[in-house]
Amino acid sequence: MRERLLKVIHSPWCLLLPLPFWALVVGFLYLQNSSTLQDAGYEMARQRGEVAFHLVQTLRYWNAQHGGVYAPLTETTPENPYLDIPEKTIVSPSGMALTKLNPAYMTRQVAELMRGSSLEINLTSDQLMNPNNQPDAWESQALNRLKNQALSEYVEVVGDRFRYMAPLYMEQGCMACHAHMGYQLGDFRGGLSVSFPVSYVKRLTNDLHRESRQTHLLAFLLLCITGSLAIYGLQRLLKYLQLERSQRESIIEQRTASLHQEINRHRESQERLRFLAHHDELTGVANRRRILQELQRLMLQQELQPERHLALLMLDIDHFKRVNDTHGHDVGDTVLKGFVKTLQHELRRDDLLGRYGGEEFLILLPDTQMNQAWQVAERLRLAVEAASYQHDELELKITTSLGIALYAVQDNISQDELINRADTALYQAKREGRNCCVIWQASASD
Ligand SMILES: Nc1nc2c(ncn2[C@@H]2O[C@H](COP(=O)(O)OP(=O)(O)OP(=O)(O)O)[C@@H](O)[C@H]2O)c(=O)[nH]1
Repeated sequence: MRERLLKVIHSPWCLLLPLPFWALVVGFLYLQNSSTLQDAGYEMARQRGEVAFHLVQTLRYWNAQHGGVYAPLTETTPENPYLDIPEKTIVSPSGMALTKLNPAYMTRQVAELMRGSSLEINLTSDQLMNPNNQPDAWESQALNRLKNQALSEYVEVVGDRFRYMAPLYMEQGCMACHAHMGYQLGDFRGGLSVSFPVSYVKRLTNDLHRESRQTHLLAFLLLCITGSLAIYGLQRLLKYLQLERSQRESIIEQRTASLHQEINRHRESQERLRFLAHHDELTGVANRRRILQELQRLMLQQELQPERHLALLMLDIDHFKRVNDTHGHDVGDTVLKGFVKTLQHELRRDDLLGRYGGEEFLILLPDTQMNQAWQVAERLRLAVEAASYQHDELELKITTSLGIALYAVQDNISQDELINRADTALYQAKREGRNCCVIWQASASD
């Protein structure tokens, strides 16, 4: 799992990871921002409608405050047929006919002037005096809502136009003309609607939208670059740490290996020491200490089991000094090792061969009687005589002499005495011309 994660982090594709991540985050923020901008545009449009409404309303109050205003009677400004008041039309001292414009007439004239421009207004009501002020479908619905739900305004986008309507209520100035319709002060009288193209709102927010797009795109690019750089830095750091780790591991491995070598060397030298404590270094057979220990053990064993027999052979190489003197000590060593191998080859598993000292060897033959011991000694002698030992180009032949002593409990002799008997027999064999076997006899020592 950890390896897979590291592989992913080190892949070059990992550098591109910030792209989808920041695309999602920045995209989400951009959409939110766009929605806020759209709301702001809508609010600006609403305020435009509200301002226009208040302007016309203020104009109407001004007119109402004056109880209507007079304007020259012309073709475009005829008498208001819906106005039933005295002095609706008067003549100035200079003879100019003047007709009265009440707030509604004035509003209608202003609306006419604004028709076709980017901002249109319309005065309408659910109880009309002037049928020309008939509300359209949207205005009817708006009037309904304003009246029934007592709304302060009603706003909606209808097709490609933004539409705004606010209510008009009966005020003191209106009563002169409308009291006869049954209205009282504060009653809902109608509404003034304002409309303009939606494109106006879009024009207002387009720049903001473009700026928002550019800002978000820039932020996206900067975040992607920063993110990729951060990942690149992380990759470098991880590589460095991995390198450090592998170097440390290889140092530990090296140290562990050398420690193992040291432990093995130590173990080998300990084994060697343990081996040398009981064996001869040159030939590998039991050393003097071990062979004497074993002889002691067998003699004790025999004391417990007197019916058993033990034979001891002492032997050495004939004229071995000559070998050393003629060919050198190394050749002498080779011959000694070969001599031991020849002997071992002829012995049983229970027999024990040991180096007693110099080129003298002892052989313990447990459970061996006189004639058997003789046979073994002869077999060994003949085997040595038949063998030859190679050292480089040199081939050497040797002979051996053997002394045989038998141990019987009833003799009541010590280990040293037993060894002496074998030594005496060996000495006798040397005297008899070497390359022969001699059994110790009481008379021989005399
Ligand atoms: N190369 C070698 N020679 C050894 C070793 N131990 C003893 N010797 C030699 O064995 C020789 C024994 O000589 P001697 O005691 O005179 O006996 P020998 O020459 O064998 O004559 P005999 O025993 O009378 O036949 C000496 O020259 C010792 O130096 C050894 O470990 N290696």
